[in-house]
Amino acid sequence: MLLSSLVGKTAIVTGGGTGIGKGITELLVKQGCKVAIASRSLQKVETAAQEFNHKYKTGEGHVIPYQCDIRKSDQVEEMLDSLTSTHGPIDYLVNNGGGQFIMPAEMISPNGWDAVVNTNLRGTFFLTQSVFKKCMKENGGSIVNILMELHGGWPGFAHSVSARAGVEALSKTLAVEWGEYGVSVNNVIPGIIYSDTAVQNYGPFGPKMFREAKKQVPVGRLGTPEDIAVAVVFMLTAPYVTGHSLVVDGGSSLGTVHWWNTVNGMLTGKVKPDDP
Ligand SMILES: CCCCCCCCCCC/C=C/C(=O)SCCNC(=O)CCNC(=O)[C@H](O)C(C)(C)COP(=O)(O)OP(=O)(O)OC[C@H]1O[C@@H](n2cnc3c(N)ncnc32)[C@H](O)[C@@H]1OP(=O)(O)O
Ligand SMILES: NC(=O)C1=CN([C@@H]2O[C@H](COP(=O)(O)OP(=O)(O)OC[C@H]3O[C@@H](n4cnc5c(N)ncnc54)[C@H](OP(=O)(O)O)[C@@H]3O)[C@@H](O)[C@H]2O)C=CC1
Repeated sequence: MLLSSLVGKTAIVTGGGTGIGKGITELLVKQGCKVAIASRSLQKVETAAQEFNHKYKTGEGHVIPYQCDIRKSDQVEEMLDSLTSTHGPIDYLVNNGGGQFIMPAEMISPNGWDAVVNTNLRGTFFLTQSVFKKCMKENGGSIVNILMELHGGWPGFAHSVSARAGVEALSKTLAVEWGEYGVSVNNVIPGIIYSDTAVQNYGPFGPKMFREAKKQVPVGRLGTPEDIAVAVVFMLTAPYVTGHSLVVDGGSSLGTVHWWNTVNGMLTGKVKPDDP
């Protein structure tokens, strides 16, 4: 089924060439959207664009790759000028590009802090501001920011959670400031989402970390980029929902799966009274 509101619309997905962003891009292009995907590596976005433009060549949607580091305002402006002059105003913006490296707070250097905060907070803000000024102030639109779970903090990710908490507050603020222009601003908060690129980012311990994380998920599996994509498309196409955060984590933030495993083990006889 095609969502008629998406056909012919123009979207930007940052980090759209890999992982979660690639899943979002595929769902949008399948629904007939023109999707600009932007990241630092031209090769990553070109490869994904070729794949989707071939796979969906008979549909109305297509993918346009851009080399763009969201921290660099000249690259952001160049991309927006090129995209809008060829494809018209931007209807949807998905701020997905970003991430971090894992490090105890006491060891994060000023450069490391700046690299992560400038990507996830500053880059997100100034791309969003430019899209609003160039397009959405006049034509309306929808913005979705991809965050990470914040309620329990994230040991090892002090720089990134600080930036994401900033974006969460930013989304609520912009939802109010830009509501009168027909612009909605929401957040999607992924749980642990498996993709080759996400796992690789954590080096040799990546596979073990993701395997361990699975034990915390009540639905019994890690999330997929497609799980996030459906939530993003919902947020993009629901203009009366604004200033909200949608958690997509298979129930892991409920935090009670260990308790249930113990209780269930007792009830089914798998856990014995004298087990350590
Ligand atoms: C029961 C257990 C459960 C545990 C479950 C855990 C599961 C894993 C986590 C799940 C959550 C997943 C969240 C995700 O976000 S997955 C996304 C994966 N992808 C990314 O994160 C991509 C991120 N990359 C970037 O955005 C950039 O590369 C980054 C901002 C990180 C860096 O920017 P840049 O490349 O421009 O940086 P520079 O090379 O210029 O370096 C600047 C300073 O930063 C330091 N740095 C950079 N990278 C690293 C690194 N990998 N390790 C350490 N330090 C790094 C660098 O040294 C510079 O600082 P100094 O000048 O002081 O040296
Ligand atoms: N996977 C997970 O479990 C979770 C992921 N997230 C968040 O979801 C988002 C996507 O992550 P995921 O798909 O898992 O991992 P990926 O590593 O596959 O995605 C990160 C993407 O961001 C792009 N990117 C990084 N820095 C920049 C920049 N300065 N300018 C433009 N693009 C940039 C990367 O492309 P390039 O390297 O070419 O620039 C890459 O495509 C990230 O913000 C991540 O932190 C949040 C919670 C959990």
